[in-house]
Amino acid sequence: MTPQDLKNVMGSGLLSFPITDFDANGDFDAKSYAARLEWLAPFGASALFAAGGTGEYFSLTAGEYPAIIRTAVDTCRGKVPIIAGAGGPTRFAIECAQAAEKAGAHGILLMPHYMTEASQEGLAAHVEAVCKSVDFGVIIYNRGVSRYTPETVARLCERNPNLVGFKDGVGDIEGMASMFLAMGDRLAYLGGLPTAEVYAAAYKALGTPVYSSAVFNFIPRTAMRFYEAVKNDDQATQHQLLKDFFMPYLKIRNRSAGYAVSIIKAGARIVGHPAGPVRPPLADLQPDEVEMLAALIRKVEQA
Ligand SMILES: O=C([O-])C(=O)C[C@H](O)[C@@H](O)C(=O)[O-]
Repeated sequence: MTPQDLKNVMGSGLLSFPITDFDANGDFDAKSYAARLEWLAPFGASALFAAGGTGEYFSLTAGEYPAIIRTAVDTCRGKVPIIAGAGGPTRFAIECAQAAEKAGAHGILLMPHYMTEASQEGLAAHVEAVCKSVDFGVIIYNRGVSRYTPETVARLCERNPNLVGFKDGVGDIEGMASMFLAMGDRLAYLGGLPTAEVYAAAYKALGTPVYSSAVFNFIPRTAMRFYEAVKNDDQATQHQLLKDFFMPYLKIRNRSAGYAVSIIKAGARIVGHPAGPVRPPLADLQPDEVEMLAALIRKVEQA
């Protein structure tokens, strides 16, 4: 897939980030992961991000990463494109990006580097080194310590034709509007804040209607229904689902830092597609929180 094809895919519909399956010992479980992707692939996401944020990229080892991407590519071949997460230190991000390209992924999402603050020059050097290390398309992820100004992104785009996408996980309306108005259709844009549905209508109004859904992992039909409602400006359906599901869901998610990912694994377990525990530093939901989530899922799935 060319970088331009990746950009077109990114602009064409709902995207999602599958969770990564671990067994009882906490090791990657390829069989369970493949079964998950087989289950999710037909629901209509336009691409799936393997080993992304919700896929606990930040907790994976260099040794297990290639197998995760290979499993995703092999399982989804001919069904749905796979974009691989990559990130952390520049050299590690390059190793992952090249392993993903070798495994047949269709592009990468370049997630934040590790820990330290960085200048715009430093960020640009990091992104450029990764872009130049591969031929396929690169999407940068605006989040945490990796926050890009439109000037930095414009410079990067001039020098790196394979930089084709910008995913936002910050939620700064001024920043997103500035980026979109400066870069226009040079990039594809993805709303990717934790629980992106809550921001979807506002991002659409800005001119960036595509987002990624983490809840797609356990309520894929409802996630697609919400996406269609956003696409068609069907506010009644959006508001109903926000009231019935997403707002009470946020109350559970907000009980602990890191629950944006843990709650997705809990949801998958509830609907009969368990992926094992989250890895530290994340923590799994408490039993009463799982009960609350199960009640919410019942409500929305019966509708
Ligand atoms: O890696 C990530 O940031 C994500 O997993 C993005 C999520 O899909 C986010 O958009 C969400 O929680 O809906």
